[in-house]
Amino acid sequence: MATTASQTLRTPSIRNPSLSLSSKLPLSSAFSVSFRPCRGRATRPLVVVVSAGLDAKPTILVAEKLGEAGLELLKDFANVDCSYNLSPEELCTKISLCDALIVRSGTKVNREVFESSGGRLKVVGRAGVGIDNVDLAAATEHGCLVVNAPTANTVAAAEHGIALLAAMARNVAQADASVKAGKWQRNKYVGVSLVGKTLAVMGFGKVGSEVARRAKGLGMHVIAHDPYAPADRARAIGVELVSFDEAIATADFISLHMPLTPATSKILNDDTFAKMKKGVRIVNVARGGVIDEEALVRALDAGIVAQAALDVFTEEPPAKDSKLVQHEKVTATPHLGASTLEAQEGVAIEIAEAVVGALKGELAATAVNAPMVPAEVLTELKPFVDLAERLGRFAVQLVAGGSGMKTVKVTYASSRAPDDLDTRLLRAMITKGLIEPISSVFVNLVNADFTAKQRGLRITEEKVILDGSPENPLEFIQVQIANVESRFASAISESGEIKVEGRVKDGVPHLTKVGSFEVDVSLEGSIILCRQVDQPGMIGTVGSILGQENVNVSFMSVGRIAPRKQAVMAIGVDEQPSKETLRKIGEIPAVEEFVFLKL
Ligand SMILES: NC(=O)c1ccc[n+]([C@@H]2O[C@H](COP(=O)([O-])OP(=O)(O)OC[C@H]3O[C@@H](n4cnc5c(N)ncnc54)[C@H](O)[C@@H]3O)[C@@H](O)[C@H]2O)c1
Ligand SMILES: O=C(O)[C@H](O)COP(=O)(O)O
Repeated sequence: MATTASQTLRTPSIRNPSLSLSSKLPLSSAFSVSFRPCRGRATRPLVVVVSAGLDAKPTILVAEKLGEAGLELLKDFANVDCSYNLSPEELCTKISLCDALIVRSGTKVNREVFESSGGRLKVVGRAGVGIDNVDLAAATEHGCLVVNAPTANTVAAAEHGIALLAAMARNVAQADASVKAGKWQRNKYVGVSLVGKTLAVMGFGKVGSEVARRAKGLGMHVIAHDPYAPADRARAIGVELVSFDEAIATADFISLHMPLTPATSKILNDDTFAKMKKGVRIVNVARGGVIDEEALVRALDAGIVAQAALDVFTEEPPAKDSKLVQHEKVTATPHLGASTLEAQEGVAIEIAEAVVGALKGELAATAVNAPMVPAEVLTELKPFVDLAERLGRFAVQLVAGGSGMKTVKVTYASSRAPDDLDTRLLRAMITKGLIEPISSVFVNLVNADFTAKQRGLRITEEKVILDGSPENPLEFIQVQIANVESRFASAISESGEIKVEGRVKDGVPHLTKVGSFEVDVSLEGSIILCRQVDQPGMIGTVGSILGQENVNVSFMSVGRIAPRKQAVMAIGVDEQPSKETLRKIGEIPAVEEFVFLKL
């Protein structure tokens, strides 16, 4: 008895937090099955791989200063071009010669950069956490993988947050400037104490939680606001998670640690400053854009905010005459949060490994815009990855011109529980197979879902659970295209969709069903599908026509409804038959329809 579990295509979760940092996802093995030569068009890898000649190395552009250890790793594998302080125009010019680009927060990797790359740019490595300077949508649309280095600078950023907190409370920067100017103003620079004060940590992620831990050590009462953080993680270090309003209304100090997103942009503004305790002090080592900087100047002038310590600014570097930077109650640093020797060495190694891995065809655990598929899952799914693409490629060629293709249903039949079958890679491959033969777009794991959505193609997935041993991850994959006409009417199933089904046999993908007809033909090279009235001599007749033209038959199978009724013959051929040969097959009296398809 089969049971089913359905799901509709959703954007895959971008990161798998369960993967350890050092996890590598070797996709290179998947390539060998996925990209056997297909006739008629060039093939591209599912993920990124450098398609260079034997001695041609990929080129990596390092556009901002990177630690030496990371550069060494890069140089072992690629030609490394370290060109710092490029203008946007210079970057766009250079990028067409580069396979990968590594940046920190100072380089805008916008849509123009991806467009200028002419398809060569395969990986963008962000040597740090924040990816707000990279246009992720444009990267995904161009099939470019974005990786970051999310952990190596966490402690450095937290330490800088604590440094700013203490320096602000004790007027260290202002007093230092005053002493250096020859003054001795002990009364002017009386500070405030931290112990016993309430600190609201806004964003309880990697940096926020490290700041909280350190602030507890300073004797502060720490609360946190983070809509997505688990309360038990906060409780474990003695921090209470509270609402946004409660956090800002009760805090003596507010420390910002959330990413810059549309939801957090200018989250501190005139309205929210008005709800704060008078005399609150604010630290920002996250991103300048989370504060409305003009509103902060007003709040400082009005005495609502007593002081601010800022490492980050909406525009970096800020204008020389910026009222905020020049404000006497503001302590400013030039985005130094990640800038310790230790953090920069760590970040450089982390990003170099991720970029080199991606260029080799692996997916690093820090991919930002691609689904993560663990290595063991990839190894197991390897033969099915090829089947998936070929079934998609086969199915789409059965669609009659002008029918459009809006809805595709994919069924995976397996003896495994639905949760034990990760189908994201298979779905990407089916999408690749469905789209590439009918468009100029190259589809890979990064852009498959985006490309399907952009073309208005809705792909739903269903898992059919079979009785049997769960050793084999999949029994068969079925692809159904709804609401279309077919070039081969027999491919339409009883329920009205184009239906094809395939299995892996001895490691080779096989077509096992077309419409309602059982067939068995290896899914490679070219295939002739032929519907005829089942009668003696048909196989011989078709075979001899092909033989006369020196077309070699690799496989042949016949599926029929009943003896002497209709049958579908599937013939695998090594060479492309001439039009004349195909015409002769079509003229065999018992042949009702036929189609020639190239994989
Ligand atoms: N100044 C620097 O040099 C420096 C260094 C490292 C990190 N950063 C920045 O610090 C920030 C945090 O980095 P991280 O590594 O801790 O990232 P993270 O992803 O580990 O943590 C961010 C946290 O913010 C939370 N969050 C998201 N939306 C929120 C909202 N609306 N309100 C409250 N919390 C919200 C998330 O749930 C997450 O827990 C990022 O903006 C990063 O770019 C700056
Ligand atoms: O997001 C980050 O990692 C920090 O803001 C550090 O940025 P940087 O690499 O430009 O110092």
